[in-house]
Amino acid sequence: MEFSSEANQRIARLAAHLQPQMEESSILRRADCRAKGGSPGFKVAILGAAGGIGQPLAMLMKMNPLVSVLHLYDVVNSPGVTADLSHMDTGAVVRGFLGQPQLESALTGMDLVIIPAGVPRKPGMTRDDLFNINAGIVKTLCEGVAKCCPNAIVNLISNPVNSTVPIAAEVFKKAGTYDPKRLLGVTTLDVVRANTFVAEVLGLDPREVNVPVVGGHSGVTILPLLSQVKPPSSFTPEETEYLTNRIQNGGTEVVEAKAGAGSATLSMAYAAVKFADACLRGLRGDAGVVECAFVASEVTELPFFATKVRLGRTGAEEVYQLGPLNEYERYIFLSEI
Ligand SMILES: NC(=O)C1=CN([C@@H]2O[C@H](COP(=O)(O)OP(=O)(O)OC[C@H]3O[C@@H](n4cnc5c(N)ncnc54)[C@H](O)[C@@H]3O)[C@@H](O)[C@H]2O)C=CC1
Ligand SMILES: O=C([O-])CC(=O)C(=O)O
Repeated sequence: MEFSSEANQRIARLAAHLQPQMEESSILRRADCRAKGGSPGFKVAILGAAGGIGQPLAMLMKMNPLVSVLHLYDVVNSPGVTADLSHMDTGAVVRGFLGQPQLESALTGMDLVIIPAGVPRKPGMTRDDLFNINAGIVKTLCEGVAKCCPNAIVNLISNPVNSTVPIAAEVFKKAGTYDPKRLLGVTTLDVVRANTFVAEVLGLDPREVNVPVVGGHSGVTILPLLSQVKPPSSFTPEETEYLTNRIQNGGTEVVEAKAGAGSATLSMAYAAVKFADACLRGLRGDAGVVECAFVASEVTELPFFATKVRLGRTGAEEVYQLGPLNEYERYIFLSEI
């Protein structure tokens, strides 16, 4: 059946009128359900939500039962991504925000802010080549966080993570809202890669393997601690060399395979969700939530360093020491990091 254009306009007006009311009442209904079930729903914003990482990340967060409200912010295409995801019959309510004037609305009231906004590498570039553009983007977005949700946990993905995290810290210090426990650089992809490559060498299921990866998120600063792999395993010098190089260069492997079409997006979205879910479980008060992250640290002389951290109600509540390193790891740690 065809509607007249007048009828179409009437339907559009009715929808515009009803949708916000339906949305608000559905949020309240879901919040009520969660309160009855004793499970809190968290409000999560993704900044850069229409990008290569942002879109699959938004989809996976829409599927996360700990999320009650999902705000998707970008400078392009966020309305389309939002409309698309809003049809998924999962619990989280999705709202879209487009461009700088809507940044504050996107951030107000958020518990967790995930930031994959920024440009990715092309073949031949290092992550540091992204600094000039991404530093400015991260600065603006973190100013918004400081103003609108100063108590939110921030998961920073934009590269170079080794530099964007210190920049975010300076923005928060300037605004008087800095809490080192709440600012976390996301290095989970290094751990995800390490688990996968180590499992291949050991002939195990990657889900059974856990490799701590410490240091930073760039080339030789990425240090997988193969001596601390779980389950306990030993490696020949050749295997150690192969695994360390492959884990350190995992990002470049994807950049080269994509041949100019960007860097890791799908595995990164998976890793970001793994990390965000751990942050939400920590916020909920679950015990023993431990992940590697790039945080303010006193473990070495460097002001920021990736190690295992325990995630709790206030963010990274405990930063773990490196633990015993073998000779190879000590050499890389002393010469490269
Ligand atoms: N921490 C990690 O392990 C990893 C980090 N990355 C980094 O993540 C970043 C994003 O990568 P992709 O999603 O592949 O890039 P992309 O170019 O596909 O998406 C980036 C998105 O950010 C948006 N954006 C740009 N300026 C913005 C602003 N001021 N406010 C809000 N949104 C803005 C763009 O419109 C775009 O939708 C890159 O810097 C990349 O190097 C990528 C993989 C792993
Ligand atoms: O290599 C890149 O540019 C993206 C990234 O950080 C990664 O995949 O680890």
